Amino acid sequence: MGLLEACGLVIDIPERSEGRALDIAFEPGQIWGVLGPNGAGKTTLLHTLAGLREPCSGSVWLDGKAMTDWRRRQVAQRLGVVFQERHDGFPATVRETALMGRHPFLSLWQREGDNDLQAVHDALRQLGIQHLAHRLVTTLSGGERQRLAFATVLAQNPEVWLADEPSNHLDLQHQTAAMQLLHRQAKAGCAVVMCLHDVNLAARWCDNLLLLYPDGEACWGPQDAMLTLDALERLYGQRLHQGEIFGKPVFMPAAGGWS
Ligand SMILES: Nc1ncnc2c1ncn2[C@@H]1O[C@H](COP(=O)(O)OP(=O)(O)OP(=O)(O)O)[C@@H](O)[C@H]1O
Repeated sequence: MGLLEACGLVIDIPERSEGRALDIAFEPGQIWGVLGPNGAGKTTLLHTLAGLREPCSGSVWLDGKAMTDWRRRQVAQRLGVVFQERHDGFPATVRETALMGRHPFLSLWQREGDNDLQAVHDALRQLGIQHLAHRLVTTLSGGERQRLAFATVLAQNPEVWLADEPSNHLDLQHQTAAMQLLHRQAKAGCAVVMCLHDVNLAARWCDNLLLLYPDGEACWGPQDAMLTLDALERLYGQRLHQGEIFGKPVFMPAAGGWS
C-alpha cells in the first residue's frame, strides 16, 4: 500500500460528468508530476489528496488509513502542501509564518520549543531566506514568498509533499533548488506529488506522471510511457517539437495552434 493512495477517486469538478476513477499509489521515494491544461483539475486533485476537498466518489488513504478517519492535526503531521494561492491575512513575519509548519506538533497554547525554532532556522537557511526572518511576509517578492512556502513545509517535515506549481515565481536557479529539495525529500523516503505546467521540469524531475484531461479522462504511469509527443499534443491541444538532452526528452511548443 502506498504512503498516499487514491482509490477509485473521482474529483469533484462542478458541471463535469464523472471522469476516469484514479487508482494510484504514491509510494515513498517517488516523485509524481500532474500535468494538464488550465482547468483540468490539477489543483482540485491536490486539495482532494490533501483531504481538503470532498471527492465526487472514491477515497484517499494516508499511511494505510482512510483520510476521513484521521484527525486534521494528524494529517498535518504527515502531509504538507505547498499551495499555489496564499492569503496572508495578518501581518506575520517570515519566521512566524515558517513556525506554522511546527504547529501540528504542538498542543493548544504550547509554545514552540528549541527543536521547533531550530527546524525553522534550518529550513529558512536551506531556502536561502534566513536574512529575511524578521521581515513581514507582505513585503516579500513573489519568489521569496514561494521559498517561504517551501521553508514552512520543510519545517513541518512531512512524509508526503503535495506541491501546486512549485516553480511559480521562481527564477531558474531557485526552480532548480526547489526541485532538488523535492528530490532530496523523495530520496529520504517521502512521496512527492506536484502539479506542473512546465513539461520539461516534469521530464527532468518526475519519475511518474498523471495526465489530466479537461473532460475528466486521465492516464498515469512511468515517465517514459507518459511523456510522448502524441500524448502531450493531445493533452494541451498544442503542436510540439521534441528533442533530447542528456537522454531526457525536451519539448518546445511549435508556432501556431493544433491544426
Ligand atoms: N469552487 C468552485 N466553484 C466552481 N467551479 C470551480 C470551483 N473550484 C474549481 N472550479 C472549476 O473546476 C475546474 C478545475 O479547477 P482547478 O483549479 O482544479 O484546475 P487546474 O487544472 O488546477 O487549472 P490551472 O492550470 O488553471 O491552475 C475549473 O474549471 C474551475 O473553474
